[in-house]
Amino acid sequence: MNPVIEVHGLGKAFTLHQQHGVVLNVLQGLNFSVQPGECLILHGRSGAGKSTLLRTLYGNYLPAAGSIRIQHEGQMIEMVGAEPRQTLAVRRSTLGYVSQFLRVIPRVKCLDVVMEPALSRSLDPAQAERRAQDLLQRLGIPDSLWSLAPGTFSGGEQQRVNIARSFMVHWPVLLLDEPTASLDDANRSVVIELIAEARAAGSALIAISHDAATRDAIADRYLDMSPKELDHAC
Ligand SMILES: Nc1ncnc2c1ncn2[C@@H]1O[C@H](COP(=O)(O)OP(=O)(O)OP(=O)(O)O)[C@@H](O)[C@H]1O
Repeated sequence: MNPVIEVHGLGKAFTLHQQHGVVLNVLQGLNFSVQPGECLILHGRSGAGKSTLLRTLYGNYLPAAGSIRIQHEGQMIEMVGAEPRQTLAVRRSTLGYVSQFLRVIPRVKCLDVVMEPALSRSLDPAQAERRAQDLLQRLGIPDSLWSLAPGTFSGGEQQRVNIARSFMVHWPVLLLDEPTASLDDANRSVVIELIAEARAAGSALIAISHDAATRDAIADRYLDMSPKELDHAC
């Protein structure tokens, strides 16, 4: 099977202009690839660059060196230096990102927030609504909240609404940044189930999780990001 994401020689440095121009070389010479249905866990101590790598893969940071190729609509696309329009197209249908935090949009009700990724792909609204309701139910969001805007929800409720939204549609490549952080056991199990369903549907996953039980449940391979072994997956 061909990989859906291939990373070669990836490097990222931060220059701290307001702190005497100190340069932090956070990522250096990273190489890895991930196949459909596979889950790669980013592993390394705090500060090793795990979040920086996810943000670089998503296109939030421009790398200093290297290549990130993603299979989008049947073609491998180079993401480093891609036009913003291209990056947005890849993000719309190929590359998903699950963070712990919901970007709250004022006055948009919870059910619409969750359905939006499906509607933006022009999927059937009735099916999208059923899927959104099912996800919210599984993640323990009471139906009394579905027609309210999530701005006033608790932190944990917002996190679960965000997870429901993230798993609303199929993503060929899905980046997960601590998806189960601060969830209780029941909700953590639901997220692990959703991750397993995404893998069974062929998503390639790249994840950070500080929770050993979650890592054990979802990992196929680990990318060791400790400084001495920056350049290979094990
Ligand atoms: N926007 C930024 N500007 C400057 N330095 C940054 C920036 N983002 C991250 N860094 C630095 O890069 C290094 C890696 O940070 P990163 O958040 O990627 O680590 P991490 O492995 O995800 O850590 P943790 O497990 O603690 O979340 C840290 O030393 C951090 O200070």
